[in-house]
Amino acid sequence: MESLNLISLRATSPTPRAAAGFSFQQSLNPIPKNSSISSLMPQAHKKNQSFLGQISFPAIKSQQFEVKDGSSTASETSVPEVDALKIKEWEVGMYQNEVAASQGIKIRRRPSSGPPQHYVGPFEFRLQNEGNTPRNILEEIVWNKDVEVTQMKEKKPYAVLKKLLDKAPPARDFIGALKAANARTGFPGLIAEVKKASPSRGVLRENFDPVQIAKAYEKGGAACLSVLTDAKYFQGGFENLELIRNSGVQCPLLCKEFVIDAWQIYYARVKGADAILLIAAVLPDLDLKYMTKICKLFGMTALVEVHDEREFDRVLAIEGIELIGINNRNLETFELDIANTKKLLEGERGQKIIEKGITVVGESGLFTPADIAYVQEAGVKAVLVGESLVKQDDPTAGIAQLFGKDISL
Ligand SMILES: O=P(O)(O)OC[C@@H](O)[C@@H](O)c1c[nH]c2ccccc12
Repeated sequence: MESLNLISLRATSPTPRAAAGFSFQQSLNPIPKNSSISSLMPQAHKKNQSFLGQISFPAIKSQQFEVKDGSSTASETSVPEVDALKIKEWEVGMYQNEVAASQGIKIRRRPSSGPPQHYVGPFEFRLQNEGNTPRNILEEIVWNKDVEVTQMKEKKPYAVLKKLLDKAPPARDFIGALKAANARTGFPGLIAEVKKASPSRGVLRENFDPVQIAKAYEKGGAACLSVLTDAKYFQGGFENLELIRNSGVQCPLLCKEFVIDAWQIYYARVKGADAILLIAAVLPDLDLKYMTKICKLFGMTALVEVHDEREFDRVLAIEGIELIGINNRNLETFELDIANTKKLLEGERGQKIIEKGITVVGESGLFTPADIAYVQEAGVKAVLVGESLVKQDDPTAGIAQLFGKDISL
């Protein structure tokens, strides 16, 4: 199929960075793999490092110029071609950040190269600075994801995934299931979330059996399920997605990830996802357009998440987006306010949603029948609920409590 080939080819080079044919990991990496930023920092610079954890950012590793006795000497990797690549890579990185910033995106895709190592006597210091310190939790997650995806891609390149794609069972109709549930119950279609923990709420459920929870949700009348696949911050995993998909659960599955690279969509599909989350606070328009096209090609649904008016307007201007989530939680500050759904759907934007036939999902912070009624009144046809359900000993009963009614078949 010709169109598939075209997209597949582009998918191997979704960004100018990748198109240049190199990666940070491959081209610049002389610091030992397990080093972390904090271990390279002197005590005095360790304040404000709570986000940093044990991560080791490749972009920071790229700083390998040694400055001794005031004269600059290149380290072993600084052969001319590598230097040229470093400069190119830096330029491309800056360009990407500029494009994103022009669209109001504050999240930087990866750390920019801050000042290099410093040598004071026999000691080597890495200074923490604006360029290598995440400004908030979402940015930290994205930087980690960039490193994680680079490593995963090496293990399972596109060529391997493409073969597995052919064997994957076809994707299920995510929006169709939400609409059918809405028509059947008169309530917004429920996407029930299989989530063990989150950075804002900590561990939500100790004895966490993803398949048992998924089955309980389905029994309680959930239209679709959302499965957290991020391991580091949400204690989730792709194995949960796969286990649920193979357990006989019929509900379509949303892969709840921090997507920064088209490769993750291929991987999610291989693991059984029917839909995937794309976060407008992270992805510039071009990525959103390109990634929603890949989803369509795979028969998957993209749930495009927004949090404020600017993101909403960007997404409304992109053709072909059918499912938009309004997150009541600000992922940069954790602030939660269910009035956000109402605020964003008021006036012209709500009108546009109706004209375009877009389905809107109210996301986060929904705990009571009054909350459900409130967002339904605001115009959503679906809701995404995690904490209030996953915390219940019996998630099936939790759904009936949330809606104030048994919504199972
Ligand atoms: O647990 P809650 O408050 O019901 O929220 C569920 C879901 O909306 C939330 O997990 C979520 C919405 N968007 C996200 C993006 C990434 C991670 C998590 C999320």
